[in-house]
Amino acid sequence: MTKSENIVWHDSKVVKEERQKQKGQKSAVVWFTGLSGAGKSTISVEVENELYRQGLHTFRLDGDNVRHGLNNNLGFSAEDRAENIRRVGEVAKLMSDAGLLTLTAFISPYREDRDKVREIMDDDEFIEVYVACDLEVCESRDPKGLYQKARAGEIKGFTGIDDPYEEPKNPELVVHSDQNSLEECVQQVVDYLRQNGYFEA
Ligand SMILES: Nc1ncnc2c1ncn2[C@@H]1O[C@H](COP(=O)(O)OS(=O)(=O)O)[C@@H](OP(=O)(O)O)[C@H]1O
Ligand SMILES: Nc1ncnc2c1ncn2[C@@H]1O[C@H](COP(=O)(O)OP(=O)(O)O)[C@@H](O)[C@H]1O
Repeated sequence: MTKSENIVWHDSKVVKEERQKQKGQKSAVVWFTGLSGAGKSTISVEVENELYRQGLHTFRLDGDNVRHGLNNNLGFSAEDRAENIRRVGEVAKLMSDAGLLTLTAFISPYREDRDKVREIMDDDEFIEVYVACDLEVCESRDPKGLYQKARAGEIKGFTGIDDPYEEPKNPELVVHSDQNSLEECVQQVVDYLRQNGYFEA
């Protein structure tokens, strides 16, 4: 729902299909979701690097980074997380409209919020990648020391500890970062994109 009235869509002469053709790829939003420490950032960085080195046009949006700027007025309540994901979904859609292979790394713990992002995209444009990892493993990794703080009660409402994470029901892809190496997880994502025609090798 938009608050403003009397606004009319203005089309460009250059259409999305032309932008994709110019870049030699099919644009998409590769949406990584999973617990903190599951590996969303690490895997998405490596996937982007691999795609870029193959001459593809990419961009990456990451929770920690976006919360420093665009979403620096949002916290971690369910409402703020929903707004975080809504805005990121809209930005990712714009990037995909621009013809880019866009990768996002957000916990995005609520199924409804992720599904709303899927709904604003074209068919095959939204690729949900569940980075599955046991909470115990995430906690033992604790790359930022946040689980320790959450267990000590210094962070309230931490996902997986005292805040929910709703697993995707029908993601396009699941990578198990607690069973497979980083290289294997990255390869799975790159293979999915190639095999589904987002780019040609
Ligand atoms: N309460 C709480 N719960 C979860 N995460 C927290 C919290 N407070 C701070 N952080 C840090 O913020 C990162 C998650 O931001 P996101 O924008 O991805 O979260 S969300 O999608 O809106 O749920 C998350 O980053 P990742 O560890 O990379 O997932 C944490 O570093
Ligand atoms: N198979 C794997 N895939 C991704 N990360 C892994 C894997 N195995 C171990 N790790 C480590 O787990 C941590 C994941 O942290 P990070 O990428 O910040 O997670 P997230 O973005 O989901 O919070 C990193 O320290 C990374 O080196």
